[in-house]
Amino acid sequence: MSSPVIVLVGPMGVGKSTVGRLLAERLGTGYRDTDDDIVAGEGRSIADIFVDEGEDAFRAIEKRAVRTALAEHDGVLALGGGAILDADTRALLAGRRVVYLSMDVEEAVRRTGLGTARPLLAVNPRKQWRALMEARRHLYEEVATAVVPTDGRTPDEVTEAALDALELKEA
Ligand SMILES: Nc1ncnc2c1ncn2[C@@H]1O[C@H](COP(=O)(O)OP(=O)(O)OP(=O)(O)O)[C@@H](O)[C@H]1O
Ligand SMILES: O=C(O)C1=C[C@@H](O)[C@@H](O)[C@H](O)C1
Ligand SMILES: [Mg+2]
Repeated sequence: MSSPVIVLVGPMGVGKSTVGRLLAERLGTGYRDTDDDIVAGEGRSIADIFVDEGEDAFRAIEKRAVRTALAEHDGVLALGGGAILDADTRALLAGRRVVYLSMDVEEAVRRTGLGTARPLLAVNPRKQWRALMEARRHLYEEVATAVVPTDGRTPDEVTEAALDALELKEA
């Protein structure tokens, strides 16, 4: 059974995909993203799953996708922004190298914009983002081995900071 070398968690748009790919390159390994697994497995977008079946159904699909990816993937794995809401998922993360990429609300609005691809931020993104973080910040911190702030840092700088925080050597 495999285990990811790094698991990335954090809110929508914080840079999990961007930094995840850079980390994978630096470590000479693969990158995987549970949101992409869900879209591929379901054959429709995450926004469509939310609209068609609602958030609870999406969370059930996500929980299975995370469990599978944690068991199969040995590279860098990024989880969807809300995956840590599930207590079983948080328990599965115990003892693994988990990096929480963080940012403040203004950076979040800059990075996610006002697009509809992120259903949870579709209406009043600034207020929604604050509310999501109130509910989730402690959960991200609970599962994290290292917290890496991304505000004012380039993706390369974030990557470097994550490798330093985990004391990981490159391939
Ligand atoms: N350190 C950074 N500084 C500035 N912009 C960044 C940084 N990291 C990522 N970005 C930009 O922010 C946006 C979101 O990044 P990315 O898609 O990697 O985030 P994410 O956490 O994977 O988001 P999600 O999975 O919710 O779509 C992209 O436009 C990306 O180019
Ligand atoms: O923060 C969240 O709840 C989400 C984040 C995205 O990665 C997707 O998993 C989905 O849009 C829900
Ligand atoms: Mg992503």
